Parts: sequence; structure tokens; C-alpha cells
Amino acid sequence: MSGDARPWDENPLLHVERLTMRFGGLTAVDDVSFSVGGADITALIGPNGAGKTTVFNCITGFYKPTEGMLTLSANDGTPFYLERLSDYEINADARVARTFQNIRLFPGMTVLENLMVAQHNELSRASGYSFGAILGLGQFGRAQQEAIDLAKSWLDRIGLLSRADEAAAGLPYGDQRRLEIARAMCTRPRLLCLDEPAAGLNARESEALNTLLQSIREEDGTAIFLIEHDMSVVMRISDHVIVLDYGKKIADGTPNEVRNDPHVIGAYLGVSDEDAAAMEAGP
Ligand SMILES: Nc1ncnc2c1ncn2[C@@H]1O[C@H](COP(=O)(O)OP(=O)(O)OP(=O)(O)O)[C@@H](O)[C@H]1O
Repeated sequence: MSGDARPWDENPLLHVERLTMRFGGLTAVDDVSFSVGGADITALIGPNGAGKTTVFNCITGFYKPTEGMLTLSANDGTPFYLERLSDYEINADARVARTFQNIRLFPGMTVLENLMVAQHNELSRASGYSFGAILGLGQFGRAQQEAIDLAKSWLDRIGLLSRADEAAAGLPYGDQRRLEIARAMCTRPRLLCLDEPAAGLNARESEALNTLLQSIREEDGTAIFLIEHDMSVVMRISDHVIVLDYGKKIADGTPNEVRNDPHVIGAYLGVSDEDAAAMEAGP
């Protein structure tokens, strides 16, 4: 079910204002504004080369925007200005986690170790970088146990607890995708950014992904922002869809609103807005 029944964006977590990104003479993202609701699954879609990954890279700190403001509100209302932060600070302080188009697990590590590595920052903080930490004492010992418990609870949730000690590389592709999402969730993000999470999944794996993403929104209260080409995933699970074409935002609304928008139909079919509107209107 899409979220058309309830309004999206009731409680915006992220405001993207007038975002522009230029690479030399090419304007990859052109004056784009939108918001991401704190309790929503928000999808960013558009034809190849529309600028989706570039928007993603600006939000997650991999690119510094040429212009624009990216404001994420902390729990107490304090704003994080993401365009001023490094990718490390965006992850560790603003609590924005991401996955990539290509799976980036540590293939030689076990399934459990991949989730433990994700919690390295928390563990380092808890250790106080002290000698006691090496011996597993005090605060660090507790933090380490909590990290193991969190990792195991995520493995249970994605059905991989029994494979915790196997090498991540040996998992089927769909399981690796969900493990990558679990790894991002082990950093306890407020915003989870997923770059084409359904790419390469079969119908059954895609269904398992939908279930996982909906449970993250509902049970963990983590907002999800995803780029996705698979329209069946986008239309089924998104509350809010933003459409880019040639770097510009051409539509922004519920899945149903976007699906029926002549500009969107035109962009996907490669026809002009006028022709798309005429096709919509019928003979
Ligand atoms: N680092 C870069 N340097 C130069 N040009 C870039 C860079 N990154 C992206 N571009 C260009 O910006 C435009 C938008 O690319 P982007 O990857 O953001 O599109 P996309 O919507 O994610 O496409 P796809 O769906 O194919 O992944 C393209 O013309 C691309 O070639």
C-alpha cells in the first residue's frame, strides 16, 4: 500500500532548498527544493542522468553543493546545516546513513562482523580510547555487549541470525542487500538514504525489501529517502515521490499524484509536456 491515505511531510526532517550542483559547464542539479518527512518513505525518481545520485551525494556529504541549503532538524529542533559538514559528521552527528548502488559490504568478514564494524564509532567513543577498553572493562565492555545485541537483533529481523558466522560474500544477493541496510541501521540513523535498494532483486527479494523498509519506518521511526528505478517498489511503499528530469524538479506529491502527472509521463516516455498532456486527455 502506498501512503496516499495520509498526508506526507507532516513533520519534515530534512529541508532541501534551492540545491544546485554544477560540474564545470554541466548543471547536474538545478535549483531543486523539497522536504523529507520525518515519518515518511520519500522516493527520488527520474530518467537516467536526471541528477538523482548527485542530490544524494550532496545530502550525504560526498559532494559540496555549488549552491543551496540542506537543513536537517535534530530531535531537540537544533538544525544541522549538512552543506557545511563533512560526510563523517553527517553520519556520526546528524545521523544520516546511506547505502550505495553497488553493494559495499566487507566480503571477507562474517555477516555479524559487518554489523559490528558499523558500530565502530560508538565503540570508540565508549572506550574513551583507554587501556581498560583493550581489556574489555567497564563502560567499553557494556558498550561492546550492546553492540553485539543490536547486531544480533538486526540479523534476527532480516532472517540471517543462523548465518551470523558465515562470510558476507557467500550470501545470496538479496540477503546482501538487506544486510547492507541492517548495517546502516546499526548506526541508529534518523535518516536512511538508499541508492537503488531494489536493483537486481527478484520478485521475492523485492517483496522482502518492501517489508523491511516499511518496518523501519513504522517500528524504528527512521525516515527513509531512496532513489529507485523499480516503479513497483516506489509506488507500493512511498508516501512521497519527487521527480527530477534534466536536473530540475518536475513533480512532487503522493505516488498517485505523480503517476498521473503529464510532465512525469512525458519525461519517462521521452515526449514533450504538450504531447504527454494530449495523451492524458485522450482522443
Ligand atoms: N562527478 C561528476 N563529474 C561530472 N559530471 C557528473 C558527476 N556526477 C554526475 N555527473 C553528471 O551529472 C548528471 C547527473 O548524473 P546523476 O548520476 O546524478 O544522475 P542519475 O539521475 O543518478 O542517473 P542514473 O539513474 O543513471 O544513476 C549526468 O549528466 C552525469 O554525467
